Parts: sequence; structure tokens; C-alpha cells
Amino acid sequence: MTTSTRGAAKTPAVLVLEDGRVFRGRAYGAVGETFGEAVFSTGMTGYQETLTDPSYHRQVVVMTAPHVGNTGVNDEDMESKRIWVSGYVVRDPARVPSSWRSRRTLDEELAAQGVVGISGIDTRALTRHLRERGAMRVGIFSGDAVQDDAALLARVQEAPQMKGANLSAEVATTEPYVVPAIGEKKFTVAAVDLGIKGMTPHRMAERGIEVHVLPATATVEDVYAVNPDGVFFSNGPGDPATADHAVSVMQGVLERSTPLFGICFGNQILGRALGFGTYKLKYGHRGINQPVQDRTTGKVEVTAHNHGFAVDAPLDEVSDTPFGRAEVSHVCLNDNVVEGLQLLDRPAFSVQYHPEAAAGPHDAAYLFDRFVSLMEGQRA
Ligand SMILES: NC(=O)CC[C@H](N)C(=O)O
Repeated sequence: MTTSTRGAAKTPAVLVLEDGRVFRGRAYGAVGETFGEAVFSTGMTGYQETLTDPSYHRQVVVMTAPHVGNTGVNDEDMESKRIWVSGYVVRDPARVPSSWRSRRTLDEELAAQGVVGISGIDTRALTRHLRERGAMRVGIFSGDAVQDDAALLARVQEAPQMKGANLSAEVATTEPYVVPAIGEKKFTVAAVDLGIKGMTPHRMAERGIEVHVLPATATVEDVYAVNPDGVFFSNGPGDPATADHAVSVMQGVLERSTPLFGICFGNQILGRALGFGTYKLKYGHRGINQPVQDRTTGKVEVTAHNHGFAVDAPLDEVSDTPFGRAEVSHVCLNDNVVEGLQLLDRPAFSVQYHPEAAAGPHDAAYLFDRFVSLMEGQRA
């Protein structure tokens, strides 16, 4: 529920965590109330890409960068058609945006899309709280929605949990569409949309791939109806433990040994398709400077992340799976979380992070080239 935005900068707002901690600030964006899972992102740039990443559906994002909105909102950096975060938390919003690409302020954009936010709170203290206690449910209330804290807390505690949430179908396309190859067309890829970011098919198109983006409900028959050289499984919101349909479609692709690449949710689906479990991280990885080691080359890359779950696979041994041998190809150097998987007997691999780099460093762009090599290998 949202109401007017006029004068929001002076409207009181309150953020209530499910463990009872309360932060008071001012309304930012739309005035009203919202609920979600409180998570923090450490990206210093790229707020527009973060806000429009469908993987943030049902999450309230806390920005650790103290000053947000400096470059306003442009028409080029959207990763999807709308803002997906369910709430937005900043310390000090820019009063005047400054960028030659800026078309409107971030405050206006959040309000226009009905996204309730809060500003003027100690985001550092909030982040430390989430790091110590873990990601948890939260509510933001402003204007008429502000009531006594106990009443608000009771409502936060009734909000749905992220664990067990099956959300891909809520964000994915309902109709298939094609992203044409840029330049000469070399390959056709079927991309299963579990919450895909726009930059991902673009990175493939740049490499001569025609990308057929398919709804999350696509079947193995739908995937093969486009006669693909490779199959891709995208990022997406929610708990991978609920993604049974995507897991069975992926198993159908693995059986046929079609080259396969997965990103983020796609990595978790590959983990499950191979028989590994997934689990919820205490507070997740979100930001654009996470160090990851590619164990196949030993190289360390700085990477963009947005994940709250991870694959539970042994780090130091090759695993026997129903689809042959598999190993952990990438690992996060901060905490040893599995960041990539690869099969040794079939052309399939995935990463838990974001080589499409929107926003973020381009260190991991080579992964799209690896996918192309797998497709070339299959033709040779
Ligand atoms: N960006 C993603 O694909 C996120 C995957 C999953 N929803 C997670 O939080 O771990």
C-alpha cells in the first residue's frame, strides 16, 4: 500500500526488524508500508542495476554506501522492466543528482514505482546487526502506516520467510522472446528465465548467440523446440530448494549432453540436478567486489554477487553424480562458499556470481567465452 509522495523527505518513517530492533528515519520514495527480507549490498555503484535485478524480489535492500542517488536514474541501466526490491534503505540520499545521463531523481523513480523506502538511518549499525544476527524479515512504515512499535513488530513477524519461497514464476517472462545475435549469428541458445537480468542475453548476443528466452515453466520439449546449441539457466529470486521444475528440466538437458551454463540460481539448480543440497547463508553475498578463485586456472577475480543461498558440495574432492564426475570450480575467498560447479564428463558448468557484470567488474567475462567453447566443441 502506498500513498502520496509529496513532502516525503520530511515524513517520519520507521524500520522494524523481526527481532524487535527499530530504526527511525524519514520516508524515501513512496510513502506507505512494505515487508521483505532485510539484506545488505556493499556495492558503491550500480544502484539502478541492483534495484531492477529480479533476484531481489521480496527483499528490502540496505545500501552500505552512505550516499545513494548521486547519478540519478537513466533510461539505459535497467536490468528489467521494473524495480523489484520490496523496500530500499539508504543513509543520505543525494539532494541533487548529477550525471549527463540522469533523467530523474532516484527518489522520484522509487515513488513512481510505488517502492517504499527509508532514509536517514544508521545503515552501518543496521548492516552490523544483520551480519551478527543474519538476514531476517523487516518492515518499513511511513506516513499513516506508522503505529506503535509492538503492533508493527507483530505484522513483520507475520510476513512470509525467504526460506521456502518459490518466486521465479512471479518475475519471469510469461511469453518466450528472442534476443538477436549482434553481428553474424553463430549459435542458438535456449535461456530458461528464472528471473533473468537483461545484461545476460546481451553478453551472449555480443558473442554471436541468438538467445531464445523461455518462461520459467518451459518444459524439456520447449527447450529443444528451438533447436539449441546450448542451454542457459538464469539467476532468480527465492529458495532453490523449491525449484523442482527447473531441476528436472536441467536433468533432461544433462541427459542429452547439450552444452549447459548456469548463473546464480542456475548454479544452485545445477547443484541440485547433480544431487547436492542447498542451504541458506547467514547473510549472503551482495555487492560488486567479492574475491573468487577459479580453481581450474588458479586465478583470482573480483566479482559481482547477489545470493542468499549456496550449494553444499565438497570443496576438495571430485564427486560422482548421476551425470558423471563433478567438481567445485570456483570458491569465494572470503568464506569458502561454493561459487561454481563443473562437470568433467559432460559439457556443463555454472557460477554462483554474475559474470554479466551489471553492475560490477568484468573479470569474469571469460565464462561466456567458455560457454561458446563448449558449443564449438560439440560441433567439432
Ligand atoms: N541472484 C540469484 O540468482 C539469487 C539466487 C537465490 N535466490 C539466492 O538468493 O541465493
